[in-house]
This record gives sequence, structure tokens and C-alpha cells, in this order.
Amino acid sequence: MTATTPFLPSALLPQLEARGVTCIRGNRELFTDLSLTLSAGECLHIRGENGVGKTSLLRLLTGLSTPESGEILWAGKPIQDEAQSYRRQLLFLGHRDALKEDLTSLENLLMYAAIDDLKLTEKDALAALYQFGLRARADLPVSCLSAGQKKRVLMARMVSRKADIWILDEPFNTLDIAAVQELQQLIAGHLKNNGLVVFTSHQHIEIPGLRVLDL
Ligand SMILES: Nc1ncnc2c1ncn2[C@@H]1O[C@H](COP(=O)(O)OP(=O)(O)OP(=O)(O)O)[C@@H](O)[C@H]1O
Repeated sequence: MTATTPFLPSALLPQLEARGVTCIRGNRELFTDLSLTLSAGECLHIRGENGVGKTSLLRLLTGLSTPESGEILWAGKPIQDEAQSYRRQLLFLGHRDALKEDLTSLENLLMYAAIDDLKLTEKDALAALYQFGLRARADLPVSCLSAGQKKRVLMARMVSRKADIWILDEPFNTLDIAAVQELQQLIAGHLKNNGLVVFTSHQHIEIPGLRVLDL
């Protein structure tokens, strides 16, 4: 399977590449000889039925798991060769909310900034939370937030993390109509700044220039 870009990517922009990748989970071969190239400024929507291997592909792209054969490259180099620098440029949001339930949304943002070795002031963290409608919720433990509000905390993390590569597993799940639009705009803005986004979703998503890979 190959996802091809309709435009010639600028040679100056770094690319994320899967080359001839085979993925086996348990005793099942999920996909074989999968190749794709995505340049900075591009967005890929990975689609397919439950269990086809979308999350498994995202994990390969993040370096959390390694392919049975083939390789994943960023800016022309295998990601495991420059693992630390690759991780610094990467934001991966899994489909289970990666939030500490007993901390507030503000504390979660500050905790992740510390883990990511990122300078994030409380003022900037609050501004990110306010941007996604959490003004009255910033001081509540995350366990008191609704599913969609938790996703909004993750959106606040997306803007405060300042990573180039966003890999997002089902980021639109549980969002209301307005928040789906906000997230689409957030991704479109990231692409304009030469960010790169790969996400999975079972929903119809509208982002200018969006590419699709059907597994
Ligand atoms: N660690 C593992 N050991 C064995 N099988 C696994 C493992 N992880 C995933 N699988 C299997 O691999 C297949 C693909 O899983 P994956 O989570 O990638 O699917 P998906 O396309 O993201 O599905 P969904 O749309 O339901 O989220 C599934 O059949 C799953 O049970």
C-alpha cells in the first residue's frame, strides 16, 4: 500500500517516511510492504475498520514499536538512530486520555511540560486551557471532567507542547460539533506552520489538503 502525495514536496522540508513496512501483532500480519511519505505541512488521515492496524501503524511511526521488516525515517534517517531528537519533535496522543485523573487540567499541562523538558508558565498553560473553553474547569481534578472536556485538555496540550510532528489516535472521538471544528482548525494552523500531522479517525474530517490512507 502506498499513500502518494499530489504535490511535489519541497526538498527543504523534512519528511516522515515508512519504507516497505510489515507489521505483525500476535500471529496476525496486519499489513505488509506499506510505504508512505509525508512532508512537513502535510496531514494524513488513516482509516479502516476496527482491528485493521491503525493504532499499530501509529505506534510504528512514533517508534514505540518496531516493524517486522522495513523502516521508519524522519528527515532521511531511521528514527531509532536519533531517537531522542525525534521524540523531542513528536507529540503522540493515544486514544486513551493520557491524563492523570487526580491532578487538575492545569497541573496536567504543567506536569507534561516538565516531562517534556519544556518551559511553560502557568499563565501560558491557563491561556491554552481557556482557548479550549476550560476557563471554569482548570482547577478541577481531571476525574471530574467529561470525556469531551478531557479531549479539550489534550488540545490545550497540543498547543502548549510546540512539537513539529503530531501523531494522534482518534483525536476527534467524543468531541462536540464545535470542538471538532476547533480541532480541524488547530490542525490546519499547525500545517500552515509546516507542522506534520498523522491521525486516525472513523469520522469524516475536513482539513484542506488532507491525504487519506485506507488500511
Ligand atoms: N500487543 C498485541 N498482541 C497481540 N495482538 C495485538 C497487540 N496489539 C494489537 N493487537 C491486535 O492487532 C490488531 C490491530 O490492532 P489496532 O489497535 O492497531 O487496530 P485499530 O485499527 O487501531 O482498531 P480500532 O479501530 O478498533 O481502534 C487487533 O486485532 C489487535 O487485537
